[in-house]
Amino acid sequence: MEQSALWDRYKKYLYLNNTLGIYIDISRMNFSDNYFEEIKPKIETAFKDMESLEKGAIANPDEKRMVGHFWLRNPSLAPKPEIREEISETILKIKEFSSKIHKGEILSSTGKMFKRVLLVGIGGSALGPQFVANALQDNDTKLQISFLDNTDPDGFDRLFAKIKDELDQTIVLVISKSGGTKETSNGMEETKEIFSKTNLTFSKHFVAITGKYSKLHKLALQEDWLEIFPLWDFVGGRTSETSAVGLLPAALQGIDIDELLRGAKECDEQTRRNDICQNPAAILALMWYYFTQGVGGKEMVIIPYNDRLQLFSKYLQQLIMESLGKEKDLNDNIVNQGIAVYGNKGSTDQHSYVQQLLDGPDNYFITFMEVLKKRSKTSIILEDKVTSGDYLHAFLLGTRNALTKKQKQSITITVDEITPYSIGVLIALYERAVGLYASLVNINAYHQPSVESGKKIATLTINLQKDLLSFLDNNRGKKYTPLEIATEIGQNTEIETIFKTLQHLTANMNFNVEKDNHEDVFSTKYFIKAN
Ligand SMILES: O=P(O)(O)OC[C@H]1O[C@](O)(CO)[C@@H](O)[C@@H]1O
Repeated sequence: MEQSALWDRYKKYLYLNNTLGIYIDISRMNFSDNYFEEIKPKIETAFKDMESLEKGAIANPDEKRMVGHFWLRNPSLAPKPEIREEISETILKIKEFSSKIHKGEILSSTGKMFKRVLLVGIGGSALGPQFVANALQDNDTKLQISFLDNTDPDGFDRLFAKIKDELDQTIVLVISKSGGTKETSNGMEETKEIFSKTNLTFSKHFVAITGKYSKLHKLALQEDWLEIFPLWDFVGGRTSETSAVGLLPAALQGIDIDELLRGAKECDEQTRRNDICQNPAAILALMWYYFTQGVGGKEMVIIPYNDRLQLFSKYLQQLIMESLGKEKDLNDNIVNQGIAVYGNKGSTDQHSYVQQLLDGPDNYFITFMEVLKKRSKTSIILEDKVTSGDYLHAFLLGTRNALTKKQKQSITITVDEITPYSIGVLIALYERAVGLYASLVNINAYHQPSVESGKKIATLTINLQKDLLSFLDNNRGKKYTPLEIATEIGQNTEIETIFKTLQHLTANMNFNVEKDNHEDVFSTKYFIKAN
C-alpha cells in the first residue's frame, strides 16, 4: 500500500481516547472495509456474554463460579451486597496496613522498620505483581520487592543470599488463591527455614493472600501470621492483579493503587460500550479474530518500546494463553484454540528475533507499544537535534515500516506515559479483550482444565522417588541397575522415570544415593552405602 493510502487508513481507523490516554492504530492489519459490519452479529453476542458475566452469571460451568474481576475496581457492580462490602473493606485494609508499615506502626520481629517485600507465589499470583513492580517501581520506592516464583533450590539460595542482611526487615507475602500450590508452599517453607536459621520469628513477618478456608489460610491462622488478606472464588489467578494479589505488593512499594484501580475502572467503562469503534477491547479482540480467522494457531508478538513494559508480554502470556489455549469449545467440539504470545522490548528485540519476523514464517502479528513521554526530565542532545528517546521513537517506526514493507501485519498501541493509571488501563483492556475473543471463538476463558495433568504426573514421580529410595535404603550396600530397581519395586513401565530420578538423586547430596559408573550408562549401578 502506498504511503498516502496508509495515512488515509490510519486516520480512518485510529481509536483515540483522551480520557484513557490511549490510541490504538489498527490500520496495518489487512482487514477489509466491511469487516466490522460483517462481524457485528458475532461481536454483539460477545458483548451480551460479557454483560451477563458482569452481572454475575456462572461463566465458569465446570468450576461453578462467577467471574468478577471487574467488580474489584467498581464494587458497586457486584451482584451481592456482601461481595461489595468485602471488596471495599479489603481495599481499605490494604491501604491501612501499608500505611502502618510505612509509618513504622507495624514493626518487624526485631522492632525495625520494614524495608523489603519478598513475594512468594507463582503464575497469576506473581506475574501481575512482577509486571507492575517493573513498570512502576522507582528508586524512591518505599519497600524494595523481590520474588520467589518457582521451586528451584538454586533460585532460593541466590535470592536469600541477596536479601540475607535485611531479612529482619523483610515482609513476606505468601500468595496462593488455592493455598495448595506446591511451588509456593515449597518457597514458603524454605523462607521459614531461613528465618528460623537467622533466629527470627517468621510469623511476625509473614502475610497470606489466599482463598478463605484454604490450606494456607488455615496455616496462617494457626501460626498467627501478621495478617491475612482474602481472595475470592470469582477472581481467577490471571485476572487477579486488581485484587489483594496485585494491590498489596503495589501499596507496600508505595505505588498509588487508587490510580491503578481508577485506570482499570475507567477502561472497563469504555470497553463496556456496544459500539465497536468506540470500544478499544472489542477492536483488539476483533483484530485477533481477523488474524486467526477464529481458529487460533497464530502468534502474537508484543514489543513495547519502553523498558518499564518489558514484563508485559510475560504477563499477557499467561492471561492470553491460559485463557484461550483450549482443546474444546463450549459445545464440546475439539477445536485446539490458542494464540502464542511472546516478546520482550524494543529496540532490544530488533537485535534478536526481528530478523526472523522479517524473513521467516508469516504466522504472527505484532503489537507495538509506544509510550509518548520518554522521560520526566529533558535529555542531553546526543547529536544535532537528537536525543536517545528520539532514537527509541525512530527505531519503533523503522521496524514497524520495515515489517509493513514485507506485508507483515501490526497493531500499535500508544499511551501518553507510564503511570499507575495507564497500567490499570492496559490491564483492564487486555482482560476484556480476552473475554470478548473467547466469546467470538466460543470457548471458556476462565478455566484451565489441563494444567492439572502435569501436576498429577509430578506427584506420581515424587511417589516413585519415595519408593525407590525406600528400596535402596532397605537394601543398603547392594547395587542395582535402573531396570533391576524398576523390577524390584514393580514399576517396570516407569523405567525412564526411574532412570532420570536416579540421575537426579546422584547429582544431589540429599539422600546419599551413589553410583558405580559404567561405560554403558544404562548398566550403571546405584546404591546407598551400608552404615
Ligand atoms: O494462586 P494459586 O492457587 O497458587 O495458583 C497459581 C497458578 O496456578 C494455576 O492454577 C495453574 O498453573 C494458575 O491458573 C494460577 O495462576
